[in-house]
Amino acid sequence: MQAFTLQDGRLCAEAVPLEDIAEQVGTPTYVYSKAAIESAWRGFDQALGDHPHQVCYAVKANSNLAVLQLLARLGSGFDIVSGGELERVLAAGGDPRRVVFSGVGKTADEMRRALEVGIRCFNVESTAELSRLNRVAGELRLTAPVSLRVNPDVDARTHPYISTGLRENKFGIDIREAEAIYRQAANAAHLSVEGVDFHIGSQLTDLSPIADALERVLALVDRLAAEGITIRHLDVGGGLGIRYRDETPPAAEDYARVLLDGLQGRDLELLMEPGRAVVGNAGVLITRVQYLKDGSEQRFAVVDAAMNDLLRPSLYDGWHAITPVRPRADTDTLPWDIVGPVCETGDFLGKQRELALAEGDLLAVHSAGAYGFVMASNYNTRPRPAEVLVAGGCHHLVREREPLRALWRGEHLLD
Ligand SMILES: Cc1ncc(COP(=O)(O)O)c(C=O)c1O
Ligand SMILES: N[C@@H](CCCC[NH3+])C(=O)O
Repeated sequence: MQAFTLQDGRLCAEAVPLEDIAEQVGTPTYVYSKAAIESAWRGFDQALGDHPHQVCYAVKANSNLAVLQLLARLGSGFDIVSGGELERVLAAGGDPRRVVFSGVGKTADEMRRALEVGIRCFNVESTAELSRLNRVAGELRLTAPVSLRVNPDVDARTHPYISTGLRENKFGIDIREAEAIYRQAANAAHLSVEGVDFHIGSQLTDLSPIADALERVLALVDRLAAEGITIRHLDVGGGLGIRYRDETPPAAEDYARVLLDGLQGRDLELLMEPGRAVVGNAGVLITRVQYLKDGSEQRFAVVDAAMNDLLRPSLYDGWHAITPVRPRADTDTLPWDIVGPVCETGDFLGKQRELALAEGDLLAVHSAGAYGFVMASNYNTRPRPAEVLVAGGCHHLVREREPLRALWRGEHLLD
């Protein structure tokens, strides 16, 4: 699926040239393709065929309201990790009965709200959380649907900051303790055991750790069944990778095949929580070259986007393709470090990129649809960028650039 294409030397999101968007909305701006998001989501949904399933898009990857709205209209469920994400899903028209709530630190207030709106399931990550949820549900005279997020202790072989399924990670319940905690859940007055879930990490490019985790978790499901504790759904989390540079992540069909084969006929509804794989390659960040610093040692292209707008290169050494929106032939191709205006040496979007550049050129930073805007901050008192959704040959401003005065809203001077 190719969301952004070069036509007559112009990089277009579907039929809309990025230059027009930059002209009208300014830079830096995130641009997403509706068609690309929908096709990626449908890829997961269709890969699971007629096996009972629900794709619960992981809101953390990109929580723009218009993005959530178009997924809700496709019938997507949502994986949330905070009360804020829940409110976004509701504001975008998402169905609370298709929401699963993950995360290690759910507060009593967040639990209350999720119970009141009737979410599908709480993915519980500790015994302390289980007790709190039982108490909060009891106070509301409700029953909380639960799944235990088990930590299967498999190495997802991804960046250590985004690996979550090893015993030393803070996530989930040690699989060796899970049976005892399921017994506790099954006996709790205000909990109803519905499922089991795991999520071993993000940007996975190999299916074998997922197959290993699946096998361990299904063995747990069988042991629980023998004790009379019935698990109705299996939530396999998210984590499927995308191509940033030269990775070859598995296709949704191959992923689904591993899951369906792994079930070996067990009667379990499948839930999945893909984030990056739905939106990652459906977005670019457009930015303009402000200055060229052509030194003897190093060449820097200072652009108007920075680490506060796209943190992945600085935080994980994440590699994103950077291409000129209108390639030029009138200057030499040279190795440039593409850096932002933020006062940090780690503020870069790419290093040693072979590009022919001039001041004022528009660049596209690719694969920026996931963990892009959502990780943006106001560091250096910079407004967060605008967001645009391209749909049906038109572009829609779906989030305005933050006005400067909003940057000190809620702050108070002393008398
Ligand atoms: C519990 C859970 N589900 C789903 C996701 C989505 O992951 P990804 O964007 O890698 O698909 C994450 C983030 O890694 C997560 O922590
Ligand atoms: N923010 C990370 C992914 C985190 C996944 C969340 N559990 C990234 O950009 O790659």
